[in-house]
Amino acid sequence: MLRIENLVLTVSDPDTGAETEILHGNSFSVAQGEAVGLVGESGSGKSMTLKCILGIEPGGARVEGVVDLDGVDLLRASGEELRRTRADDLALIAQNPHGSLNPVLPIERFLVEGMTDARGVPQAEARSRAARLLADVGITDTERVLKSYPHQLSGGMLQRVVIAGAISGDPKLLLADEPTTALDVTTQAEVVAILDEKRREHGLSMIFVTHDLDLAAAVCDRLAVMKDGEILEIGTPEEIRDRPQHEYTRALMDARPMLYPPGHEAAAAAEAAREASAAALAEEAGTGAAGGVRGADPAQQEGAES
Ligand SMILES: Nc1ncnc2c1ncn2[C@@H]1O[C@H](COP(=O)(O)OP(=O)(O)OP(=O)(O)O)[C@@H](O)[C@H]1O
Repeated sequence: MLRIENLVLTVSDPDTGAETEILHGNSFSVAQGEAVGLVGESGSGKSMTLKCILGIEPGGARVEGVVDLDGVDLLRASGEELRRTRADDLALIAQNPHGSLNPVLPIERFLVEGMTDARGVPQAEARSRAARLLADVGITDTERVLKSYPHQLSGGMLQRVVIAGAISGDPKLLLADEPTTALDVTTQAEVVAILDEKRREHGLSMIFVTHDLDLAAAVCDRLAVMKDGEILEIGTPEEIRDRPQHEYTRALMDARPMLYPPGHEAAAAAEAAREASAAALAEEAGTGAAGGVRGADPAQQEGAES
């Protein structure tokens, strides 16, 4: 489905012209319906990899290699083919949902225009489809949310809206870039569970970028461990956990509990988020629905910014 070969990204300093290689010839693939996690510490090149796929790398940068999405080479395709493939087949769920939504337009416009403009769905049908999409991502008071502006809704609610918008386009590949790090811990678990459920339900492929090895292991079929612009190893979560091939991967796992000093509240919060994600995912797997998730956070249903 997606095949990336020898991806090299070189940026140049606008003042001096000095070139720096950011990604050093990475290769990986994502199969139909598969979720691949890009995991690594800050600056390892996870976001830049997504930017190369989306064609939004920094100005003046040079991208080399192959980025092939179902036979379309995104680095060499013509203007129209490239525009259509990126618009129809790719959907980004970024860290901050505010960046994906226009602050002066109600949610309704975001969802409805995505369908009427891009795919010619009639207005009335797009409106009722938008309401169904919101219900589908666990929002109960859909009419109020459709009429709300982004600043009137919580981050968790907005990220659900962005997920609904991404799914409405029926893309081939979801690109999720730390989609829950801007949310509070309880909400993180629910949003990850919704994303995981919807992705599987629609058979979508996904690249999931995160610092959190455990979170990636919970939602991905395979993990690619990145460091300093290089993919060190790729494997199933079990392979990475039980038989890490690289010293860095081992260190990443060993260091995890030591990221915060014992007793630090961030350590407890991170642990709580992981446990809540695992519980929400386990419940989803058990029931085949996100019913538990839906009812789990009344504050989110109110949509109040806390
Ligand atoms: N606009 C830019 N121009 C030049 N270099 C950049 C630019 N943005 C990021 N970089 C560099 O590219 C490298 C990879 O950054 P990237 O944002 O992909 O890392 P990341 O793994 O996503 O980190 P984080 O988890 O903090 O987002 C880093 O060394 C970073 O300094």
